[in-house]
Amino acid sequence: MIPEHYPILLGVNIDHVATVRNARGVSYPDPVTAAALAEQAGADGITIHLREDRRHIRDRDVEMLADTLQTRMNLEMAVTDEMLAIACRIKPAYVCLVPEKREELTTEGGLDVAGQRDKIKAAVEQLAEAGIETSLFIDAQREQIDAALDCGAPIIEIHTGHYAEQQSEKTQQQALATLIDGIQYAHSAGLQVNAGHGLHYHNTAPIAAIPELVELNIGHAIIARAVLVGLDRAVRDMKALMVSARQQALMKQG
Ligand SMILES: CC(=O)[C@@H](O)[C@H](O)COP(=O)(O)O
Ligand SMILES: NCC(=O)COP(=O)(O)O
Repeated sequence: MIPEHYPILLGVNIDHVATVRNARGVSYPDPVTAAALAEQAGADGITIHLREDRRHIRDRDVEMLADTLQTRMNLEMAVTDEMLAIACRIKPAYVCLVPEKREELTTEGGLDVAGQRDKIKAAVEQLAEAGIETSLFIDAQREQIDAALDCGAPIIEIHTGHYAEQQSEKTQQQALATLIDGIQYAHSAGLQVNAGHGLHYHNTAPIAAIPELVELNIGHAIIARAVLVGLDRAVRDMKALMVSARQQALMKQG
């Protein structure tokens, strides 16, 4: 449920707390503790990506977070039978279906929904039967947005990685224009539109200013800053930045 009158929501992705833990094979830092701290600092939801190779978040984390989260879980996962079974048992508020490659450093692109409509539609239906709202992590392409609508997904998350990778002002503006086109197209078709990937403290404001966006999911940059200033401050800084960008955009709109 989206809180009314709230300008924009922040889902904090805590995957990389688990990355640090797993690097030493110990039990700390615990992503479950990180989730509680992020919630206290104003996170509107907690995002976790249970990768098939379990390189960061593990099954135990998902189980414990399901018991302890005070906000809502957004479970990112590949479209596989194993993951669908886990989601239907855990029943997170949201599942975000994402593409996965074993060898990738991080998610490299959006899910090809147009190329596998039947499979995605069946997954969306199975999750809906379990009471879970499905989001599809896609690039801002009309073909993919149309396919998401065909599959009956109520939510999409637009992949902002390409925008985040741009090195010049000019190409970043071009990437931003592509995102805005896709976001407005999806919103006018009735989808809830979220966004995320690669967003950090210096590139998030123009994204947060897009009025059709409901939520941003941000992980790596927040956890990286938390190492230096603490998680509470890192979450509060990001949320303040997003809210301020959105409020300024709404004031300009009149
Ligand atoms: C799907 C997505 O954009 C995030 O979950 C991101 O993938 C974080 O996890 P990784 O760093 O493992 O890619
Ligand atoms: N879906 C995007 C996400 O959860 C966070 O991605 P990142 O900020 O870790 O790149």
